[in-house]
Amino acid sequence: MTTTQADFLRALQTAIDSKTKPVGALGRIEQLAARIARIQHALKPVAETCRLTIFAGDHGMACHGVSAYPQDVTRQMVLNFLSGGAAANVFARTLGVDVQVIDCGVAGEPIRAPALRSCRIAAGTENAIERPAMDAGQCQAALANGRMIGLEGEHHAACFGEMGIGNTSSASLIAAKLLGAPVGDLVGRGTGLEPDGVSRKRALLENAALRTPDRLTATDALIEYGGFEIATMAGAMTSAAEAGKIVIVDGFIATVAALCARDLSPGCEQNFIYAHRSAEAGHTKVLEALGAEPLLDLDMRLGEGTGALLAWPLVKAAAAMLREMASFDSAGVSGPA
Ligand SMILES: Cc1cc2ncn([C@H]3O[C@H](COP(=O)(O)O)[C@@H](O)[C@H]3O)c2cc1C
Ligand SMILES: O=C(O)c1cccnc1
Repeated sequence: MTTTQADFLRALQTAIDSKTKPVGALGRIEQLAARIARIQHALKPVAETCRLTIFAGDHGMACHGVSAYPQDVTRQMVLNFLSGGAAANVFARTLGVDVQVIDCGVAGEPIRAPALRSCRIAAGTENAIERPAMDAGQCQAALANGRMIGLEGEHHAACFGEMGIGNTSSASLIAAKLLGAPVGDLVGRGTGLEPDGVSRKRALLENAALRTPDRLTATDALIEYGGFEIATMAGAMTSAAEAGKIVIVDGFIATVAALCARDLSPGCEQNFIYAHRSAEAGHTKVLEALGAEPLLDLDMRLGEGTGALLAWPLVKAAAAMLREMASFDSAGVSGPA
């Protein structure tokens, strides 16, 4: 740590402790405020604006029944996002957060809708149970699309969400290969498979994992197991972080994208704030590997950026605390006896 950095961290702790509250009384909000201050390298950080970007893409392996819902739901949900009816839209509206939706590779013909942005790589990935989900060029194109998207906008915070039937399977395989862990430990119910469905999913994914070495780089894991929406999100996370934005990481799938982003651009994870602990079984393992303790635990397992959105008010309030709260000196309040 450089002296300037050490000085900054000391000044930051002093600023937090001199606010008109017992030392430490705002608990984890104090740590959150400190994290935001470090991201912005400012003792009076600003987190007033936020945007949600939803990345959508389909997965060839959905044909194996790895999800409780049919593949068509990806496309149908994209239309639902565009007409403002999904949970993510409702939360975003409630919180004054703008939403943009990106087609990274939804199956079928391209959806023609003015509000939908196209960063389509193909009409869904290949069947990753049997063969690579995409080729190296497609992976690089998706990452580059993401990096471009992550740089856009002047908002202080970025929430990233996803939609893609089958993408908990994709995320489990990617996480397994980045962590060198058995994929069976990272398999969960996704959209709500019953126990026999989870067993089938586990067997399929264990089989798919055998195709490749135990450990892969993020790029190779994305090539092998997909999806276009996860690769695009990972690219966006790296560049948004490098541009100084606060990146609010959603649930299981977004956390796996964050794991890829960390591998692709080491250091970018300094800007990540983990929103919530998803009920999806593998999430806790991936969070542990990242040393992350998320802000919320609401038993949610939806994705779309819904958890990230619910954490946004905490991020906003934590920054405002540091920026606006009076100190013992300025308010004439007596400090500890
Ligand atoms: C109606 C509906 C809305 C959703 N919004 C997000 N997901 C979530 O569920 C999917 C992942 O689960 P799995 O791997 O089991 O398919 C993703 O699309 C994810 O965003 C949804 C799923 C459904 C059915
Ligand atoms: O936590 C998530 O991101 C998640 C969990 C289940 C289904 N879709 C998304």
